[in-house]
Amino acid sequence: MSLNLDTLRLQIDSLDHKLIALLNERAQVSLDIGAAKKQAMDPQEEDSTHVYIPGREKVVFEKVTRLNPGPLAADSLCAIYREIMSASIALQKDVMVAYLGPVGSFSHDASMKRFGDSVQYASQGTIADVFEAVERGRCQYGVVPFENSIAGSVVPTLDKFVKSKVKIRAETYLPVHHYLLSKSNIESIRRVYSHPVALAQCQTFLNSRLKGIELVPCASTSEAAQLASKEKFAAAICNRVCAEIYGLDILHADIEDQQDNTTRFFIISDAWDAPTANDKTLLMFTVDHRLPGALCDGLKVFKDHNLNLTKIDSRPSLIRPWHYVFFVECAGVHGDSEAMHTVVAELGKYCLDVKIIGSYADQLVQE
Ligand SMILES: O=C(O)C(=O)C[C@]1(C(=O)O)C=C[C@@H](O)C=C1
Repeated sequence: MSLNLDTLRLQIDSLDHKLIALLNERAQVSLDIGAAKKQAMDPQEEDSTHVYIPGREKVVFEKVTRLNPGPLAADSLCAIYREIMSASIALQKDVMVAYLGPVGSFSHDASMKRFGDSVQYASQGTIADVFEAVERGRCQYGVVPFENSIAGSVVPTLDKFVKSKVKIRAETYLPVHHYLLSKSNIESIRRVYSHPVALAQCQTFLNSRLKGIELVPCASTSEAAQLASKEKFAAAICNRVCAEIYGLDILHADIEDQQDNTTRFFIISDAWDAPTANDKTLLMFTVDHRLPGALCDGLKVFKDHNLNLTKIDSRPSLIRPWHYVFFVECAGVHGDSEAMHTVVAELGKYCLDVKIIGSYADQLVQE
């Protein structure tokens, strides 16, 4: 069968016609959903209506992947749907997302992956600034790194959760590949800028190729790129996109210690999302260290309720020396559930205080 280009393009034109009509039909329903959400709110609280519903988005992505007959790749279709839902969010409300900047950071990448192109972004200088932007209502959502598969927990984020009232609304996992960028060649480099967690992820490369070179910790990897772009004999360890943004050359690609290097980010806000089919919950508690076995008793509550712990961490309470806050994440349970209410009540018997930091759809299997 001979293929005629003009005829095929006419077919595409006709399909685009239908697609545009359908996309606008969907957008109109989204506007109605936005109106329904506002109606359900007390008029005084309308401003805090949530248009970003990560649990629902997970269901949409799963449905789209399941229904896809091909030849479109599942990733391509999901990317298209990311933008459809991003536009949908923007139609319902002006949404501002705070992230650890400047542009080109991994937090920026994670934010774009979660919110798409149609919302607005506000770059922040530090993780504490991201929390503050959300706490003060300047941004409805914030994106903060929580843990890395090589370097472990991101301490400034844990410490902010101790005092802050913000809640975790969603999680997202980002594969992280580091690049060595500079204006100079590797032999002339005298200083390497990066975020401490990124430096920790590239120990093998640094020890073999840049041994003894000054390592300068920065607030973010993109700030490192910005600094390196202003110095002749400096380099940055950062995201590949920084090469173009900050006019740097790529000296080395994929310098992380492990190729499956991944960072988990949290999307923070003033409220967590409604329950989904598969949620995780992060709690925080302090134990009275004078009571023998207090931590053990606390952890046993989770075992008694058959809850699987997916993370445990501790940090100084910042209230009294040698008092610790424990962070525990458990799978298969939501903060609004009866089971979690019982767990919190039982923990109260052994712990000085208990707080649920957030509940979010489990993204580990899907991403
Ligand atoms: O279902 C909703 O609550 C919507 O607002 C619609 C929609 C969508 O476009 O599918 C948009 C934004 C949300 O984050 C989730 C889904």
